[in-house]
Amino acid sequence: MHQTMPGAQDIIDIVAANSAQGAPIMKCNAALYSSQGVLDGLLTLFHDRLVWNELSDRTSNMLTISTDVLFGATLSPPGKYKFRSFEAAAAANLRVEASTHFTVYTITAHENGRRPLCDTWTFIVGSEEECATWLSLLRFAINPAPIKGDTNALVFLNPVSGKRKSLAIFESVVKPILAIGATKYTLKITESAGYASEFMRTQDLSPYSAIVVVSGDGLLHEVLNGLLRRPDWATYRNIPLGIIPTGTGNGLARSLDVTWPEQAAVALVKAQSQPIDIMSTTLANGAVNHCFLSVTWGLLADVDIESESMRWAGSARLDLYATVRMLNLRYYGGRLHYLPADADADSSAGASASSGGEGAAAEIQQLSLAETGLEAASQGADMPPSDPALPPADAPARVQPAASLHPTLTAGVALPVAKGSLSPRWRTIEGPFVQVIATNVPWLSADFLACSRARITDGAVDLVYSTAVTKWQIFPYLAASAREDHMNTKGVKHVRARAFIIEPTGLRTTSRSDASIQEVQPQRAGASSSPSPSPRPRSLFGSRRSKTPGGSSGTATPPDTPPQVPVPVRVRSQVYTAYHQQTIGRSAAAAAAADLPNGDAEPRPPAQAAFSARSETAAAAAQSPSPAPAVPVARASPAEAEAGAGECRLVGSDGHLVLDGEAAELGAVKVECLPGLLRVICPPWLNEGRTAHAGAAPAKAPEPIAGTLSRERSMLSFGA
Ligand SMILES: Nc1ncnc2c1ncn2[C@@H]1O[C@H](COP(=O)(O)OP(=O)(O)OP(=O)(O)O)[C@@H](O)[C@H]1O
Repeated sequence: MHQTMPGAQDIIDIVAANSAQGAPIMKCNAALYSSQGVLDGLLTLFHDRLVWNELSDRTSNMLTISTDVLFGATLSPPGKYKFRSFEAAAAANLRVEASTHFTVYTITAHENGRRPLCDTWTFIVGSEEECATWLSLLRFAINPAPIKGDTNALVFLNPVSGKRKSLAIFESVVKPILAIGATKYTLKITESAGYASEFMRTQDLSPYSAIVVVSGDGLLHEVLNGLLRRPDWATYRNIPLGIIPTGTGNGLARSLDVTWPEQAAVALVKAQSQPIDIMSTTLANGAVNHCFLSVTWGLLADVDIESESMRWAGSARLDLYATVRMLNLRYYGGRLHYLPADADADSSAGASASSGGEGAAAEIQQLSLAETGLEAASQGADMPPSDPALPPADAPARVQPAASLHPTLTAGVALPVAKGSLSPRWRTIEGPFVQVIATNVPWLSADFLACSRARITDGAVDLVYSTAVTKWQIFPYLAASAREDHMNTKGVKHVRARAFIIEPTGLRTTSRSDASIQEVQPQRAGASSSPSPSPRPRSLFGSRRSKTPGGSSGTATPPDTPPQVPVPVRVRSQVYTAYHQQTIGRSAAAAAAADLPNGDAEPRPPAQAAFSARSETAAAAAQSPSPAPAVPVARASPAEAEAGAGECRLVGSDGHLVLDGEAAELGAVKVECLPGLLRVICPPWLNEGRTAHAGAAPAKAPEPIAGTLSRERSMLSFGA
């Protein structure tokens, strides 16, 4: 006999009828299968937990399962079932059609970073109808969305992320969890770089309730930029974006406390989300890009850029090269202008911060979070999508909509910044700098804590910078990069900003005194990218930097060499592009472009070609008789290619944007935080502060078992 599952409305009614604070939603006699046999007991479902109490004169065993860690409830065949893997659990229990037995699935707490496991608990109730009601209620407790309506997650999988195990991890871990959690999805395996970006930009997204990547941060960067390039992006801004980490860095996953793919898959089943701030970056040539992790300049940026050729060393490449760079510390001439997010920002910025110019040629508004609509965005996915062109109906007339993709705080600021053009609210820090890290997340990668105070939804970017410190001062900072409070390291300063501008002056030197500020001429947005003459820096590791535009490798510039013409960025980007061709960009486009006559010119990344079979736009472009312009694009970011920023100084394809340390006039970049622009899927056990940071135990620790039951999975302990 097949039991009838209660309808959606029945379930909603039951929950609503018992919605009083603390009242049980359902309660009935239920026996628990255990290693000691079948134990009679009472099972109670509350809003936040499932509790089973043994009915016995001899003992008072109790099992408490937080709904945070509950991710599945299925019928189970009669008998004692315990499963050690997600795969085995899914295979055994999902076949049963009718039973008075049901099994609930929990993910174990992640103690000391250990890999989480699947726990299962099987109960027996009196009738099949009762069993069906329990299942519906439990599934509602896990995620009400599938009960209320249809859901379908779009899953992009990058087969070449990290150690190239994305597909294997998906099959063995993610797929079983999604099956147990009854989460529907559509899987798309990316064919090349740019595939996901092109799909997001051109295809109908209305069938999807979430967009998830099984990859590193790079594929999410593609998804985000593809989405934000749609004319109707605002319609989809509340679709939650998720990441199942299989990449190398995995900075967002670490920041969201889903370090393991199992945790991220459970988060997808539960489908809870929160807003995420997005950084909008604008180069002097007008190219706009968006990122969710960081913008870096100086030490860290150069480590990221220059260690690309050491990919063979795996994630150790950054540590190795950072050590090399720190021992030969460089100083970067330039200015950092920022619009403080906090009223008391000056105190933490130190004495080096000075007020901006007197004039107010650009009208800069320092908007409170409430004014910019962040609070509204935080209300959740129910917020109606806003039209980017229109301010919110109830907003004061002069306030720009928070959802606008167009910078609202820096729109009138031309790059490079003319003296006195910033409003007095801005602060300016004069270089030379050792590094500037602007981060939206605490963790830039799984083991690099850039700023423990950063939050993804605070409407601000955390600027962590060091001016002219010595290598011995900066060393402890990076050495302590995975610990809490390392920000107290001498020489490291921190401010929170709503917007900022980095203006390199073209000097990068190993001598602090040489990295003085060079005045540069203001340049119109969209102007030619040809760099004008400026002094060349001295560089200990300057072979790449000292190449000529002709492409041959040169030698390090001697210290006393007179100023030379600066090196076009196309030469500088060769390392990334070479890496991309060899390791990542295996597309036909890259192969075809290998014959380009100019040895300097690098192929356009395979962004368009990647999706050509599916995209009318790309198909039309392919029929065009004129070959794709041979512009160099560092690391082949599809977004950059689309923006026509071939000579961009801002490079990166993995959520981190890296400013070339040697950039001259065109290197200036303005960055604005767009508060809560999009949403990300996050696990229910995420910190109260809504971002994971070092040393902090989750506020609601995922604790499936409590009371006198043993913590050991599948074992019950009696007595004392
Ligand atoms: N099928 C594919 N073939 C080649 N490259 C791809 C493919 N799919 C995606 N890519 C590109 O691979 C790049 C790197 O991918 P991803 O970020 O997933 O891995 P990762 O670099 O190892 O991890 P992380 O970004 O966390 O360090 C992305 O920029 C993406 O554009």
